Amino acid sequence: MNALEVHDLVREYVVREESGSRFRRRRTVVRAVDGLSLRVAPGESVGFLGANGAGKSTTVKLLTGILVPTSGTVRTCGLDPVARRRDLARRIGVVFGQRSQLWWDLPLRESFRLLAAIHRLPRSVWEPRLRELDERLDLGRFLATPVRQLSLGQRMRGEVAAALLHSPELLLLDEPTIGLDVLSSERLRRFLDAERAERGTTLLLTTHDTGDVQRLCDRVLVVDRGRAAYDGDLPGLVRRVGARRILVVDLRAPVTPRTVPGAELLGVEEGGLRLRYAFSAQETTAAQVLAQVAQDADVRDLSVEEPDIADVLRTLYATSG
Ligand SMILES: Nc1ncnc2c1ncn2[C@@H]1O[C@H](COP(=O)(O)OP(=O)(O)OP(=O)(O)O)[C@@H](O)[C@H]1O
Repeated sequence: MNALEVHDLVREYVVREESGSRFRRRRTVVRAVDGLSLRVAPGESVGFLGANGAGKSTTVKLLTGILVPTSGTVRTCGLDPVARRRDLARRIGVVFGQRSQLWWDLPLRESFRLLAAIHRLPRSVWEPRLRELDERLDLGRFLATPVRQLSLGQRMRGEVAAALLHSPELLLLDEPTIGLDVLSSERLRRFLDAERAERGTTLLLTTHDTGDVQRLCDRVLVVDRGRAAYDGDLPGLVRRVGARRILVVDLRAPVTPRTVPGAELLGVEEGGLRLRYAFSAQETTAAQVLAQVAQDADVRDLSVEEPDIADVLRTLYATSG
């Protein structure tokens, strides 16, 4: 059984607009999801990408049973999410960055008690689980703080812990690291990665952040105007649009950088100890660029930066018409 299975999904919104005349309102139909099909296997981690208005939030709402499809079928953890919304709630966790599932005026700890009651979790189950989540997400310092007083980073850790208290098999995350600083994002990503590795949790996350995709997703699904525009891995997407990746090479001693075929030297930083080369995956590979650089430099470390997702999506949309 797939964690998610969607066939020919369509969801329309009817929008009524003033048409000028006082008594007439124009009725327009917006097709937010337009024949989308997808499958996510248990344990996969999928980045669900698309520009603003592409249909991501609508799809996630259909997957969780908040919205009813206009046509097509959805199975989430094998269940029809509209008919079996209660059963599904026990098996999935959802984090919508903008909408909190925590009780605003109560200390964070109370939200966990309430959620445990809603999910009918025995104390012997939820207390050790909360201790584990507390250790990993370092919630202890602010468990007694009312949610409204938490910083964004603290609240997001609380939201993720709340979504995972009942150990769901599928976690849906909407922009989990938006607005977080580099350290907080990294900590959250490390946690999600570990959770997935240990429990085999399936992840579907919408994001505009390349770092989220690089660190968390083994697959990306791109939607464009409610349809699937790409399904594969991130390097494949980058190759498809011909975007340039960046190889960052740290050296033990400065050298005069050499010209590397197929790559452009973007900059020399840190007193000559760091070189940045942009290269197109259609022309060369990170290994070939590195091999060239290493001919006359002593390489200490390296990393590859993927291009910005917004740029990649713009190019993909432009080329797919
Ligand atoms: N409640 C609604 N009523 C009418 N139209 C809507 C409604 N919600 C979304 N839409 C429209 O449906 C389309 C898809 O919107 P959706 O919010 O699913 O996109 P999204 O990919 O999640 O965008 P974002 O990245 O901005 O959150 C857009 O054209 C949007 O204007």
